[in-house]
Amino acid sequence: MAQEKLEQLCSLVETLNHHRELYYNQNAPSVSDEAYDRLFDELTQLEQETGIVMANSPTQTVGYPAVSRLEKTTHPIPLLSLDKTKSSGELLRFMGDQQVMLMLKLDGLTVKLTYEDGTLLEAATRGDGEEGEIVTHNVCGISGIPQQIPCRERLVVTGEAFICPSDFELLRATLKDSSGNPYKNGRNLAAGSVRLFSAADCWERKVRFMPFGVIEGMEELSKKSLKLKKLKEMGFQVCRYMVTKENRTLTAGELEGGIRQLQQFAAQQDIPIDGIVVSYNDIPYSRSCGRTGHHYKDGLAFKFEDDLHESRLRQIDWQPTRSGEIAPVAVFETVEIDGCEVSRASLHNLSFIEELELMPGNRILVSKRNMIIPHVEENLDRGGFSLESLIPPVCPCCGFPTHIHESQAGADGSARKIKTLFCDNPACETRRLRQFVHFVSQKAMNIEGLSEATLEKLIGRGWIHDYMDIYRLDAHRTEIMQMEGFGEKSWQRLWNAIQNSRNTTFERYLIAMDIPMVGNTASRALCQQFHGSLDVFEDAVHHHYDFTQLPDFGKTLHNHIHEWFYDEENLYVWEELQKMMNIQKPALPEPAAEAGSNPFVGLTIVVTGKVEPYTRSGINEKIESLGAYAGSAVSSKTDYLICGEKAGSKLAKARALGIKVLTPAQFFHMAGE
Ligand SMILES: NC(=O)c1ccc[n+]([C@@H]2O[C@H](COP(=O)([O-])OP(=O)(O)OC[C@H]3O[C@@H](n4cnc5c(N)ncnc54)[C@H](O)[C@@H]3O)[C@@H](O)[C@H]2O)c1
Ligand SMILES: [Zn+2]
Repeated sequence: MAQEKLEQLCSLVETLNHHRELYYNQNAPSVSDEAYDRLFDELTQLEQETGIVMANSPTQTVGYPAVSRLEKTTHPIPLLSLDKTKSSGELLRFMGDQQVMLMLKLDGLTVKLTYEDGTLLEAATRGDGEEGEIVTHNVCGISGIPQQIPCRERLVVTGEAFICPSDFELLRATLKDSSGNPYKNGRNLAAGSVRLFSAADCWERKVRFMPFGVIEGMEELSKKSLKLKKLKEMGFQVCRYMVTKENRTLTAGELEGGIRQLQQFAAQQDIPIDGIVVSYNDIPYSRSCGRTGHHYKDGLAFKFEDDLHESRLRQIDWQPTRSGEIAPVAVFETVEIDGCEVSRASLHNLSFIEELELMPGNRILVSKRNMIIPHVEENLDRGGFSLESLIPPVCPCCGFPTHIHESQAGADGSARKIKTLFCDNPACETRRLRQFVHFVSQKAMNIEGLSEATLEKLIGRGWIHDYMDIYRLDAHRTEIMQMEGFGEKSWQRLWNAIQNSRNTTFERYLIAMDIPMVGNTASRALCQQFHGSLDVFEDAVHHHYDFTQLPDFGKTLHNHIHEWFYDEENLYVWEELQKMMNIQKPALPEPAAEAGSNPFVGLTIVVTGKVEPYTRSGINEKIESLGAYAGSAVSSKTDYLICGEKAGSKLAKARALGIKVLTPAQFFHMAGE
């Protein structure tokens, strides 16, 4: 047992040091901070348990020795890291009855500034805490660093260089890290930028500096907050802080309120933070607390609780889908997230598995994205990965050999290849069943009561071979009524639902046909373009219509449509089934009504973020009522981007393409409201 623990300890030190090298020296981390922090906590615990601490343990040292060719400088007063907690109880215990400062924990890179005789002498990074890199040449490329200050004594200021989240969104569209990938976060970009050789390049990255401490100078002041106040008077934009009242301990509620206020401030001011720092305000008391090799004991960082839950991957299930793609699903030890028991999550495709190096037995971190869909975020046990050993050589449903397909991801502008596993057998049963499930689904033919289980039985008995057979099911009426769980009434209900589905629309019919990538949005656009006539649409296809001229239609979608109609079997179903349908003419909106008086007629408008008080489909309807087209992705054909609250990556793309960006207020104003 002891031997096992020792091995585990050594392997953790090695893993963490590998991550540190990538993070600090190459600014290209391979795991998330959450995963890193978990491993770090694990190591700390093992060290306590065994009483063994390696000399190169990340719990004993700070950062990583700098390796770039910038000149080095030593820090006579070491620049250390911070001790961290996620428990507010521990924070309260730490504070005790001391007066404390609550500060933003800025998410960037430490920079130390040395002033003598009122002039900036040197700017340096933290490095390994004892020795950092000189980046004085870059200070004119960083905003918030005064060159001259009204202060004659030697003054050493510590602070953080960072990039605002909104600037990062714009920058990430164009910049690449040392391994040619887009930067994962603003912290890494800030670190890379501060260590550049040219201030002009640094300036383009929009780096800002905010001090959070004075480590030399102003000796007459005995409170940290007073020193910061003085920095403000010298022209620094000081990191936001709050000071508690003297001789009064905070309640849990007050502490929580303070943290929330600081969080809100950071969000409003577009400042990146990854926690709150609490530190004793009294300097003599702080000094009396001492230090470890890793941090000073007068401060504690409160890191926001992440919603990641640890589990262990049991196996990967492979599920054929209606497109023939075999979708990987993670099956892991049950964890409870927000009161729900979760044990399965989609793994999307082979590339996703490859990126996480997932193997059965690995410990994983699971989250619920948007509080709903379980998602595997991270693998804590990387190493020894082999994709070949995971992939089933034959389809688990029909036994047909599987194939790996590669396609361009592209949606985010990257040229990344995505690998997926396929069963190419068109008669694969699961695949066919899923096609029927899609066909009867709500957004397609909308046949209520025809569940997957029922479909499976009906197909199994040989009564359904193609879509048309659904509309001929009355030929088996008596047999169906005798089926288990069926009776006269349920048959009648089912048959009525089937009959009702004959009254359908252009969009539903098109979605039911399951042309790859043709869903709600594309079918609506096609309906508009071809005036709700399936014949006119089909005719266009036969005359080699170029679908890329429609907004949001790319080359891939264009090809999918043509390839689908090229298949004779598809064409047969397309025509035969239509004979059984009554396709309603769409009630086309009268664009002239509102249209004439607004500048958006005929243009393509895309929305990002939330536009109060509308839902996403609500604002899209609003756009269409103006005679404009509501696009879903930003492309060169987009005319306007409406940028609501919490805008996403579309904003960066729009900026990069030079597309006009409107605030919701501007949009409503132009629309004449
Ligand atoms: N993903 C990875 O591979 C990987 C690897 C190594 C480290 N990390 C991340 O980095 C963290 C460790 O990095 P670290 O040692 O730089 O610690 P840290 O960044 O978590 O905290 C210490 C730093 O906080 C900064 N800071 C910001 N605001 C401050 C304030 N108001 N007062 C004092 N300090 C303030 C200082 O620069 C200080 O050096 C880990 O917790 C982990 O999340 C990730
Ligand atoms: Zn199959």
